[in-house]
Amino acid sequence: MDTYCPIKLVVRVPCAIIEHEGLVLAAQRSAHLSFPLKWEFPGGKQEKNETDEQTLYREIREELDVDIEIIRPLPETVKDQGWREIVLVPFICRLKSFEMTLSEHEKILWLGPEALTELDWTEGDWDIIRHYNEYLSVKR
Ligand SMILES: Nc1nc2c([nH]c(=O)n2[C@@H]2O[C@H](COP(=O)(O)OP(=O)(O)OP(=O)(O)O)[C@@H](O)[C@H]2O)c(=O)[nH]1
Repeated sequence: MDTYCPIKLVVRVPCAIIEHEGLVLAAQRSAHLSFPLKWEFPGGKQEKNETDEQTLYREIREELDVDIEIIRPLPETVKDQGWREIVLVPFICRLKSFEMTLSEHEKILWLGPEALTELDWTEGDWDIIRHYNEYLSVKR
């Protein structure tokens, strides 16, 4: 039975499409978190008084121990999870340094944009991948 939820939590989640030499970083969620072993773009939930950019820089430092530079935003996508709405806020980014240490993810992969669709992504990410491919096709 569906539960009627009069006030829905809206959670803003900036995330990074990190490009490096034509490849894109995909990160696999830990087996111990929600949506275990699904693939995602690294990032996380916005904290109070943070801008999207501040959240992204903080989350990427926490998750990958690396600094990034934001190149440009892509359209936001909304995923209804019943009791909350996840607003994914994607940014195309590049690395400012190259050594990474994973603290939350199971593993990462660097993939060509055409190979992204081969992974088992969290649901909201399919729109991001579509928008990213549209961006690339206009850029080429
Ligand atoms: N970072 C990130 N999160 C995503 C993506 N797609 C997507 O649905 N999400 C969801 O957005 C939320 C991000 O929160 P988080 O990174 O702090 O992860 P978490 O496991 O602590 O969150 P949760 O336990 O509340 O689900 C998660 O529920 C995650 O599943 C994505 O591409 N990147």
